[in-house]
Amino acid sequence: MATIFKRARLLNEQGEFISADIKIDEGRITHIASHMDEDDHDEVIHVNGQFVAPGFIDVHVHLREPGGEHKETIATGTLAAAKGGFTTIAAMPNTKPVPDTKQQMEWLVNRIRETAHVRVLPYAAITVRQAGKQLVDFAALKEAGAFAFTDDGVGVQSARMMYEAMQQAAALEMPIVAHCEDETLTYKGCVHDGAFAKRHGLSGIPSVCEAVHIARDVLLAEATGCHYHVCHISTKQSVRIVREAKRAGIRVTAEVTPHHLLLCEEDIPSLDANFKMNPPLRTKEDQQALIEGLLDGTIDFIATDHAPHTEEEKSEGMVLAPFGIVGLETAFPLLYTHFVEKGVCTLKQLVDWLSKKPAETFRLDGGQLKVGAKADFVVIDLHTTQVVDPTTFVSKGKNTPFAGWTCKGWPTMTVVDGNIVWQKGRE
Ligand SMILES: NC(=O)N[C@@H](CC(=O)O)C(=O)O
Ligand SMILES: [Zn+2]
Ligand SMILES: [Zn+2]
Repeated sequence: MATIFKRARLLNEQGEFISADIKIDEGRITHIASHMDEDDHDEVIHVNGQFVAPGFIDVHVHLREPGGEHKETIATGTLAAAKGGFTTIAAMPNTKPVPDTKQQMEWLVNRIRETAHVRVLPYAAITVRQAGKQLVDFAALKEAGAFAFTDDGVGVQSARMMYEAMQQAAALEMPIVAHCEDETLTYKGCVHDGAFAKRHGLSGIPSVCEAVHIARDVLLAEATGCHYHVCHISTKQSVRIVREAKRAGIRVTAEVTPHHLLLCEEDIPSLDANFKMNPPLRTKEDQQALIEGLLDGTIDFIATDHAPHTEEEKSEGMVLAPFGIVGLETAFPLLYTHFVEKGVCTLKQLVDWLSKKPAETFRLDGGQLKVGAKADFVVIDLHTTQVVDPTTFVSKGKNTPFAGWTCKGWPTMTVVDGNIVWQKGRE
Protein backbone atom coordinates (compact mmCIF):
# COMPACT_ATOMS: atom_id res chain seq x y z
CA MET A 1 0.00 0.00 0.00
CA ALA A 2 1.28 3.45 -0.91
CA THR A 3 1.09 6.48 1.39
CA ILE A 4 0.66 10.05 0.19
CA PHE A 5 1.83 12.95 2.33
CA LYS A 6 -0.46 15.77 1.15
CA ARG A 7 0.38 19.48 1.01
CA ALA A 8 4.01 19.44 2.02
CA ARG A 9 6.28 22.45 1.63
CA LEU A 10 9.66 21.44 0.22
CA LEU A 11 12.80 23.30 -0.78
CA ASN A 12 13.86 23.06 -4.41
CA GLU A 13 17.51 23.10 -5.56
CA GLN A 14 17.42 26.91 -5.60
CA GLY A 15 16.29 26.96 -1.98
CA GLU A 16 12.78 28.19 -2.79
CA PHE A 17 9.66 26.76 -1.20
CA ILE A 18 7.43 24.61 -3.40
CA SER A 19 4.17 22.88 -2.55
CA ALA A 20 4.07 19.17 -3.22
CA ASP A 21 2.52 15.84 -2.41
CA ILE A 22 4.95 13.01 -1.64
CA LYS A 23 4.10 9.41 -2.42
CA ILE A 24 5.97 6.59 -0.75
CA ASP A 25 5.80 2.89 -1.32
CA GLU A 26 7.80 0.05 0.22
CA GLY A 27 10.08 2.44 2.06
CA ARG A 28 11.02 4.56 -0.95
CA ILE A 29 9.83 7.87 -2.36
CA THR A 30 8.10 6.96 -5.61
CA HIS A 31 6.57 10.26 -6.71
CA ILE A 32 6.73 13.98 -5.90
CA ALA A 33 4.24 16.27 -7.65
CA SER A 34 2.42 19.55 -7.00
CA HIS A 35 -0.85 17.67 -6.78
CA MET A 36 -1.55 13.97 -6.73
CA ASP A 37 -4.87 12.19 -7.04
CA GLU A 38 -5.17 9.45 -4.48
CA ASP A 39 -6.28 5.92 -5.24
CA ASP A 40 -8.89 4.42 -2.92
CA HIS A 41 -6.31 2.12 -1.43
CA ASP A 42 -3.67 4.80 -0.70
CA GLU A 43 -3.23 5.95 2.85
CA VAL A 44 -3.29 9.75 3.06
CA ILE A 45 -1.47 11.82 5.67
CA HIS A 46 -2.19 15.55 5.67
CA VAL A 47 0.89 17.65 6.31
CA ASN A 48 -1.09 20.91 6.01
CA GLY A 49 1.62 23.08 4.53
CA GLN A 50 4.30 22.14 7.05
CA PHE A 51 7.92 22.05 5.96
CA VAL A 52 9.28 18.63 4.95
CA ALA A 53 13.06 18.09 4.93
CA PRO A 54 15.23 15.06 4.26
CA GLY A 55 15.79 13.16 7.51
CA PHE A 56 18.69 14.67 9.43
CA ILE A 57 21.94 12.76 9.82
CA ASP A 58 24.07 13.12 12.95
CA VAL A 59 27.41 11.34 12.80
CA HIS A 60 28.32 12.20 16.40
CA VAL A 61 26.04 10.72 19.07
CA HIS A 62 26.79 9.03 22.40
CA LEU A 63 24.17 6.35 23.03
CA ARG A 64 25.98 5.00 26.14
CA GLU A 65 24.82 1.40 25.65
CA PRO A 66 26.42 -0.94 26.64
CA GLY A 67 27.62 0.02 30.10
CA GLY A 68 26.09 3.47 30.58
CA GLU A 69 22.37 2.65 30.45
CA HIS A 70 21.69 4.96 33.40
CA LYS A 71 22.65 7.87 31.10
CA GLU A 72 21.05 6.67 27.83
CA THR A 73 20.22 3.52 25.89
CA ILE A 74 20.05 2.77 22.19
CA ALA A 75 16.26 2.89 22.56
CA THR A 76 16.05 6.23 24.41
CA GLY A 77 18.81 7.91 22.40
CA THR A 78 17.32 6.93 19.05
CA LEU A 79 13.88 8.10 20.18
CA ALA A 80 15.45 11.45 21.05
CA ALA A 81 17.01 11.42 17.57
CA ALA A 82 13.63 10.75 15.95
CA LYS A 83 12.06 13.55 17.99
CA GLY A 84 14.78 15.90 16.75
CA GLY A 85 14.19 14.94 13.11
CA PHE A 86 17.26 12.70 12.81
CA THR A 87 16.72 9.52 10.79
CA THR A 88 20.34 8.34 10.76
CA ILE A 89 22.87 8.70 13.56
CA ALA A 90 26.32 7.29 14.18
CA ALA A 91 27.04 5.88 17.64
CA MET A 92 30.32 6.73 19.36
CA PRO A 93 32.35 3.83 20.78
CA ASN A 94 33.22 5.16 24.26
CA THR A 95 30.99 2.54 25.85
CA LYS A 96 31.75 -0.29 28.29
CA PRO A 97 32.89 -2.47 26.69
CA VAL A 98 34.25 -0.60 23.68
CA PRO A 99 33.38 -2.02 20.22
CA ASP A 100 36.97 -3.03 19.48
CA THR A 101 36.50 -6.66 18.46
CA LYS A 102 34.42 -8.46 15.85
CA GLN A 103 32.32 -10.09 18.61
CA GLN A 104 31.59 -6.81 20.33
CA MET A 105 30.66 -5.15 17.02
CA GLU A 106 28.35 -8.04 16.15
CA TRP A 107 26.65 -7.70 19.54
CA LEU A 108 26.17 -3.96 18.92
CA VAL A 109 24.80 -4.41 15.40
CA ASN A 110 22.32 -6.93 16.75
CA ARG A 111 21.31 -4.73 19.69
CA ILE A 112 20.73 -1.82 17.29
CA ARG A 113 18.58 -4.02 15.07
CA GLU A 114 16.48 -5.03 18.06
CA THR A 115 16.03 -1.70 19.85
CA ALA A 116 16.79 1.34 17.65
CA HIS A 117 14.04 3.70 16.41
CA VAL A 118 16.19 5.22 13.64
CA ARG A 119 19.14 4.03 11.55
CA VAL A 120 22.28 3.70 13.64
CA LEU A 121 25.77 3.44 12.16
CA PRO A 122 28.18 2.02 14.74
CA TYR A 123 31.70 3.38 15.05
CA ALA A 124 34.49 1.01 15.96
CA ALA A 125 37.39 2.14 18.13
CA ILE A 126 40.80 2.92 16.62
CA THR A 127 42.70 1.39 19.54
CA VAL A 128 41.90 -1.52 21.86
CA ARG A 129 39.76 -0.27 24.79
CA GLN A 130 40.46 3.22 23.37
CA ALA A 131 43.63 3.01 25.43
CA GLY A 132 45.87 4.27 22.63
CA LYS A 133 48.37 1.44 22.87
CA GLN A 134 47.35 -1.18 20.31
CA LEU A 135 45.40 -0.93 17.04
CA VAL A 136 42.15 -2.83 16.55
CA ASP A 137 41.65 -5.36 13.73
CA PHE A 138 40.38 -2.88 11.14
CA ALA A 139 39.37 -5.42 8.48
CA ALA A 140 37.46 -7.63 10.93
CA LEU A 141 35.59 -4.65 12.37
CA LYS A 142 34.69 -3.31 8.93
CA GLU A 143 33.43 -6.77 8.03
CA ALA A 144 31.34 -6.88 11.24
CA GLY A 145 29.59 -3.61 10.35
CA ALA A 146 31.76 -0.70 11.55
CA PHE A 147 30.84 2.58 9.89
CA ALA A 148 34.20 4.29 10.54
CA PHE A 149 36.91 4.35 13.19
CA THR A 150 37.27 6.75 16.11
CA ASP A 151 38.50 6.88 19.71
CA ASP A 152 36.12 9.78 20.47
CA GLY A 153 36.13 10.68 24.13
CA VAL A 154 39.91 10.68 24.03
CA GLY A 155 42.52 11.77 21.52
CA VAL A 156 44.97 9.32 19.93
CA GLN A 157 48.10 10.52 21.72
CA SER A 158 50.79 8.75 19.74
CA ALA A 159 51.56 10.07 16.24
CA ARG A 160 52.80 6.63 15.26
CA MET A 161 49.54 5.00 16.39
CA MET A 162 47.56 7.54 14.33
CA TYR A 163 49.89 7.11 11.33
CA GLU A 164 49.45 3.34 11.31
CA ALA A 165 45.69 3.62 11.93
CA MET A 166 45.39 5.89 8.89
CA GLN A 167 47.44 3.51 6.75
CA GLN A 168 45.11 0.66 7.63
CA ALA A 169 41.94 2.69 7.27
CA ALA A 170 43.08 4.07 3.90
CA ALA A 171 43.68 0.55 2.58
CA LEU A 172 40.10 -0.33 3.54
CA GLU A 173 38.64 2.97 2.23
CA MET A 174 37.38 3.76 5.74
CA PRO A 175 37.50 7.19 7.44
CA ILE A 176 39.40 8.01 10.62
CA VAL A 177 37.31 10.31 12.80
CA ALA A 178 39.25 12.18 15.43
CA HIS A 179 38.67 13.72 18.84
CA CYS A 180 41.60 16.15 18.83
CA GLU A 181 43.09 16.65 22.26
CA ASP A 182 46.75 16.53 23.23
CA GLU A 183 46.74 15.27 26.82
CA THR A 184 49.98 17.08 27.64
CA LEU A 185 48.15 20.36 26.95
CA THR A 186 44.86 19.95 28.86
CA TYR A 187 46.19 21.36 32.17
CA LYS A 188 43.37 19.39 33.86
CA GLY A 189 41.11 22.20 32.66
CA CYS A 190 37.33 22.15 32.83
CA VAL A 191 36.60 25.23 30.67
CA HIS A 192 38.48 27.20 27.99
CA ASP A 193 41.71 28.85 29.10
CA GLY A 194 40.27 32.35 28.87
CA ALA A 195 38.37 35.08 30.67
CA PHE A 196 35.82 32.81 32.37
CA ALA A 197 38.53 30.50 33.76
CA LYS A 198 40.51 33.47 35.03
CA ARG A 199 37.51 35.12 36.68
CA HIS A 200 36.56 31.93 38.52
CA GLY A 201 40.09 30.75 39.32
CA LEU A 202 39.62 27.59 37.24
CA SER A 203 42.28 25.89 35.22
CA GLY A 204 41.62 26.15 31.49
CA ILE A 205 42.14 24.07 28.34
CA PRO A 206 44.10 26.15 25.82
CA SER A 207 43.13 26.24 22.13
CA VAL A 208 46.47 24.66 21.11
CA CYS A 209 45.40 21.47 22.89
CA GLU A 210 43.07 20.82 19.95
CA ALA A 211 44.92 22.54 17.12
CA VAL A 212 48.25 20.72 17.54
CA HIS A 213 46.49 17.39 17.01
CA ILE A 214 44.74 18.62 13.88
CA ALA A 215 48.03 19.99 12.51
CA ARG A 216 49.73 16.65 13.15
CA ASP A 217 46.87 14.64 11.72
CA VAL A 218 46.44 16.54 8.44
CA LEU A 219 50.11 15.76 7.73
CA LEU A 220 49.47 12.10 8.53
CA ALA A 221 46.39 12.14 6.30
CA GLU A 222 48.47 13.62 3.50
CA ALA A 223 51.13 10.96 3.96
CA THR A 224 48.64 8.08 4.01
CA GLY A 225 45.85 9.27 1.69
CA CYS A 226 43.34 8.55 4.45
CA HIS A 227 40.01 10.38 4.76
CA TYR A 228 40.51 12.22 8.05
CA HIS A 229 37.49 13.77 9.77
CA VAL A 230 37.77 16.25 12.65
CA CYS A 231 35.16 15.96 15.42
CA HIS A 232 33.62 18.98 17.16
CA ILE A 233 36.06 21.62 15.84
CA SER A 234 36.19 24.54 18.29
CA THR A 235 39.00 27.02 17.66
CA LYS A 236 39.92 29.57 15.01
CA GLN A 237 43.39 28.00 14.68
CA SER A 238 41.78 24.62 13.96
CA VAL A 239 39.60 26.21 11.26
CA ARG A 240 42.68 27.79 9.69
CA ILE A 241 44.55 24.48 9.61
CA VAL A 242 41.61 22.64 8.02
CA ARG A 243 41.17 25.44 5.47
CA GLU A 244 44.84 25.30 4.47
CA ALA A 245 44.85 21.49 4.37
CA LYS A 246 41.82 21.47 2.07
CA ARG A 247 43.55 24.00 -0.17
CA ALA A 248 46.55 21.67 -0.30
CA GLY A 249 44.27 18.86 -1.52
CA ILE A 250 44.42 16.79 1.67
CA ARG A 251 41.35 14.59 2.35
CA VAL A 252 40.20 16.34 5.49
CA THR A 253 36.63 17.12 6.59
CA ALA A 254 35.26 18.65 9.78
CA GLU A 255 32.09 18.98 11.82
CA VAL A 256 30.96 21.65 14.28
CA THR A 257 28.34 21.40 17.03
CA PRO A 258 25.29 23.63 17.51
CA HIS A 259 26.63 24.74 20.89
CA HIS A 260 29.98 25.92 19.54
CA LEU A 261 28.09 27.84 16.83
CA LEU A 262 25.62 29.43 19.26
CA LEU A 263 27.62 29.98 22.43
CA CYS A 264 31.00 31.20 23.65
CA GLU A 265 32.64 31.46 27.07
CA GLU A 266 31.00 34.85 27.65
CA ASP A 267 27.62 33.10 27.66
CA ILE A 268 28.44 30.85 30.62
CA PRO A 269 26.25 32.39 33.34
CA SER A 270 27.66 30.66 36.42
CA LEU A 271 29.51 27.54 37.46
CA ASP A 272 26.69 25.48 35.92
CA ALA A 273 28.10 22.20 34.57
CA ASN A 274 25.46 22.17 31.82
CA PHE A 275 27.93 24.55 30.14
CA LYS A 276 30.78 22.05 30.54
CA MET A 277 31.68 20.06 27.47
CA ASN A 278 34.74 18.89 25.61
CA PRO A 279 35.99 20.80 23.72
CA PRO A 280 34.90 23.73 25.88
CA LEU A 281 33.04 26.85 24.74
CA ARG A 282 35.80 29.09 23.40
CA THR A 283 35.98 32.85 22.77
CA LYS A 284 33.63 35.04 20.75
CA GLU A 285 36.37 35.21 18.08
CA ASP A 286 36.52 31.41 17.88
CA GLN A 287 32.74 31.22 17.62
CA GLN A 288 32.85 33.73 14.74
CA ALA A 289 35.61 31.73 13.00
CA LEU A 290 33.50 28.57 13.25
CA ILE A 291 30.52 30.33 11.66
CA GLU A 292 32.75 31.69 8.87
CA GLY A 293 34.34 28.27 8.38
CA LEU A 294 30.93 26.66 8.02
CA LEU A 295 29.73 29.33 5.59
CA ASP A 296 32.83 29.07 3.36
CA GLY A 297 32.82 25.26 3.30
CA THR A 298 35.94 24.73 5.44
CA ILE A 299 33.67 23.01 7.96
CA ASP A 300 31.55 20.46 6.11
CA PHE A 301 28.50 20.01 8.32
CA ILE A 302 26.92 20.10 11.78
CA ALA A 303 26.90 17.22 14.29
CA THR A 304 25.45 17.43 17.80
CA ASP A 305 27.93 15.47 19.97
CA HIS A 306 24.83 14.44 21.99
CA ALA A 307 26.48 13.44 25.28
CA PRO A 308 23.93 12.56 27.98
CA HIS A 309 24.90 12.46 31.65
CA THR A 310 22.70 12.16 34.75
CA GLU A 311 21.57 15.16 36.79
CA GLU A 312 23.44 13.76 39.74
CA GLU A 313 26.70 13.66 37.78
CA LYS A 314 26.13 17.13 36.36
CA SER A 315 25.42 18.59 39.81
CA GLU A 316 28.96 17.83 40.96
CA GLY A 317 30.04 21.28 39.79
CA MET A 318 32.22 22.69 37.04
CA VAL A 319 35.44 20.99 38.16
CA LEU A 320 34.15 17.50 38.93
CA ALA A 321 31.15 16.96 36.63
CA PRO A 322 31.71 14.98 33.42
CA PHE A 323 32.10 16.82 30.11
CA GLY A 324 29.16 16.78 27.69
CA ILE A 325 25.69 18.06 26.85
CA VAL A 326 22.70 16.63 24.98
CA GLY A 327 21.78 17.96 21.56
CA LEU A 328 19.49 15.77 19.45
CA GLU A 329 16.14 17.23 20.49
CA THR A 330 17.09 20.90 20.13
CA ALA A 331 19.58 21.13 17.24
CA PHE A 332 17.21 22.12 14.45
CA PRO A 333 14.93 24.52 16.40
CA LEU A 334 17.95 26.32 17.90
CA LEU A 335 19.73 26.73 14.57
CA TYR A 336 16.57 27.57 12.66
CA THR A 337 15.66 30.30 15.15
CA HIS A 338 19.10 31.74 15.75
CA PHE A 339 20.74 31.28 12.34
CA VAL A 340 18.04 31.10 9.66
CA GLU A 341 15.58 33.57 11.15
CA LYS A 342 18.40 36.00 11.97
CA GLY A 343 19.86 35.76 8.45
CA VAL A 344 23.18 34.09 9.34
CA CYS A 345 22.43 31.34 6.79
CA THR A 346 19.55 30.17 4.63
CA LEU A 347 17.15 27.35 5.44
CA LYS A 348 18.63 25.41 2.50
CA GLN A 349 22.14 25.74 3.92
CA LEU A 350 21.03 24.59 7.37
CA VAL A 351 19.14 21.61 5.98
CA ASP A 352 22.12 20.65 3.80
CA TRP A 353 24.49 20.83 6.79
CA LEU A 354 22.19 18.43 8.63
CA SER A 355 21.49 15.98 5.80
CA LYS A 356 23.09 16.21 2.36
CA LYS A 357 26.56 17.25 3.53
CA PRO A 358 27.14 14.52 6.14
CA ALA A 359 25.78 11.98 3.62
CA GLU A 360 28.21 13.19 0.95
CA THR A 361 31.13 13.31 3.38
CA PHE A 362 30.64 9.70 4.46
CA ARG A 363 29.19 8.44 1.15
CA LEU A 364 25.90 7.46 2.74
CA ASP A 365 22.83 6.58 0.73
CA GLY A 366 20.51 9.35 1.93
CA GLY A 367 20.37 12.99 2.86
CA GLN A 368 18.12 14.05 -0.01
CA LEU A 369 14.40 14.19 -0.58
CA LYS A 370 13.90 12.94 -4.13
CA VAL A 371 12.20 10.23 -6.14
CA GLY A 372 13.99 6.92 -5.69
CA ALA A 373 15.49 7.88 -2.32
CA LYS A 374 14.72 6.08 0.93
CA ALA A 375 11.59 7.50 2.58
CA ASP A 376 13.52 9.13 5.44
CA PHE A 377 12.20 12.59 6.18
CA VAL A 378 11.01 14.99 8.85
CA VAL A 379 7.93 17.20 9.00
CA ILE A 380 8.62 20.50 10.76
CA ASP A 381 6.37 23.26 12.11
CA LEU A 382 8.30 26.44 11.31
CA HIS A 383 5.84 28.76 13.05
CA THR A 384 4.88 27.58 16.53
CA THR A 385 7.05 28.93 19.31
CA GLN A 386 8.08 26.66 22.17
CA VAL A 387 10.54 27.03 25.02
CA VAL A 388 13.34 24.46 25.46
CA ASP A 389 12.25 22.45 28.49
CA PRO A 390 14.56 19.56 29.48
CA THR A 391 11.77 17.90 31.48
CA THR A 392 10.03 17.18 28.16
CA PHE A 393 13.10 15.47 26.62
CA VAL A 394 12.69 11.81 25.74
CA SER A 395 16.46 11.41 26.12
CA LYS A 396 17.50 10.30 29.60
CA GLY A 397 19.94 13.22 29.50
CA LYS A 398 18.51 16.58 30.58
CA ASN A 399 21.91 18.29 30.51
CA THR A 400 21.48 21.24 28.17
CA PRO A 401 22.71 24.83 28.40
CA PHE A 402 19.74 25.92 26.28
CA ALA A 403 16.94 25.45 28.84
CA GLY A 404 14.55 28.38 28.62
CA TRP A 405 15.51 29.40 25.08
CA THR A 406 12.51 30.20 22.87
CA CYS A 407 12.55 28.54 19.46
CA LYS A 408 10.53 27.84 16.35
CA GLY A 409 11.11 24.95 13.97
CA TRP A 410 10.03 21.98 16.06
CA PRO A 411 9.65 18.63 14.27
CA THR A 412 6.14 17.17 14.36
CA MET A 413 6.69 13.84 12.60
CA THR A 414 9.70 11.74 11.64
CA VAL A 415 9.62 9.00 9.01
CA VAL A 416 12.25 6.28 8.56
CA ASP A 417 11.95 3.76 5.74
CA GLY A 418 8.38 4.96 5.19
CA ASN A 419 7.38 4.30 8.81
CA ILE A 420 6.41 7.02 11.27
CA VAL A 421 8.93 6.56 14.10
CA TRP A 422 7.93 9.63 16.11
CA GLN A 423 4.94 11.94 16.04
CA LYS A 424 4.10 14.97 18.17
CA GLY A 425 1.30 14.29 20.64
CA ARG A 426 1.62 10.52 20.28
CA GLU A 427 4.62 10.02 22.54
N1 LIG B 1 31.90 15.91 24.27
C1 LIG B 1 31.88 15.66 25.57
O1 LIG B 1 31.99 16.60 26.33
N2 LIG B 1 31.75 14.43 26.06
C2 LIG B 1 31.67 13.20 25.35
C3 LIG B 1 33.01 12.75 24.85
C4 LIG B 1 33.51 13.46 23.62
O2 LIG B 1 32.76 13.75 22.68
O3 LIG B 1 34.71 13.71 23.53
C5 LIG B 1 31.07 12.14 26.25
O4 LIG B 1 31.17 10.94 25.93
O5 LIG B 1 30.46 12.51 27.26
ZN1 LIG C 1 35.10 14.09 21.48
ZN1 LIG D 1 31.65 12.94 21.35
